[in-house]
Amino acid sequence: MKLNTKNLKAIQDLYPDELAHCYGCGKMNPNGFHLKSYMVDNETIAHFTPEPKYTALPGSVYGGLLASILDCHGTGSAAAFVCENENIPLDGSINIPIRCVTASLKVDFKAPTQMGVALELKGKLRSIEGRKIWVDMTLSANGTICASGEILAIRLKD
Ligand SMILES: CCCCCCCC/C=C\CCCCCCCC(=O)SCCNC(=O)CCNC(=O)[C@H](O)C(C)(C)COP(=O)(O)OP(=O)(O)OC[C@H]1O[C@@H](n2cnc3c(N)ncnc32)[C@H](O)[C@@H]1OP(=O)(O)O
Repeated sequence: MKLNTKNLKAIQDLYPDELAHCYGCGKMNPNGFHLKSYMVDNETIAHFTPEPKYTALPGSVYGGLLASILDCHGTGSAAAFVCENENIPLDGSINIPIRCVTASLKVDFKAPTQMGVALELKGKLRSIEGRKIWVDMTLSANGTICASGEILAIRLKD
């Protein structure tokens, strides 16, 4: 699915500049992946097309790269779900005040991930318990789920 992001703000672009140096998703990191995740109808979605240098076997994407983008999609999603839960706007009117880091990340690799196509990552909130946020994720290529992930993100204390 091609996502029209014209009227949407990427969650990671709502992190304040001083906390936006993450290699996977920080807008301030000139060498990073700049993953951008969006909240659409109570789920999060991101697209990313890996460069051929991230090859595993010829024609397929290296699993470590897939884990990296799931990691950043997961923490961004966790922050966004907390914002939704607390009626904090994600429209870019403010930088989001919620900071989440990864405590645990599990990835299941289900099928080789085709190189050269836009990968689609989706995140759904499983639960929020205090500072613990669980998000379930999928990563698809050409409509085939190639990996699934679950993340436990922890909301940092103020
Ligand atoms: C990393 C430094 C961050 C600095 C601040 C930056 C601001 C962030 C701003 C914008 C974010 C954008 C960046 C995106 C990042 C992309 C994703 C990454 O690569 S993140 C990097 C990799 N992750 C880490 O390096 C975490 C290292 N771990 C820690 O710092 C701590 O362990 C932390 C914060 C996760 C928890 O420490 P506690 O002292 O705040 O809290 P406790 O009490 O230990 O845990 C809270 C609850 O979570 C459970 N918990 C913690 N870790 C768990 C685990 N591995 N599995 C299961 N439960 C766990 C505990 O049992 C506890 O549960 P009960 O409240 O008692 O029910």
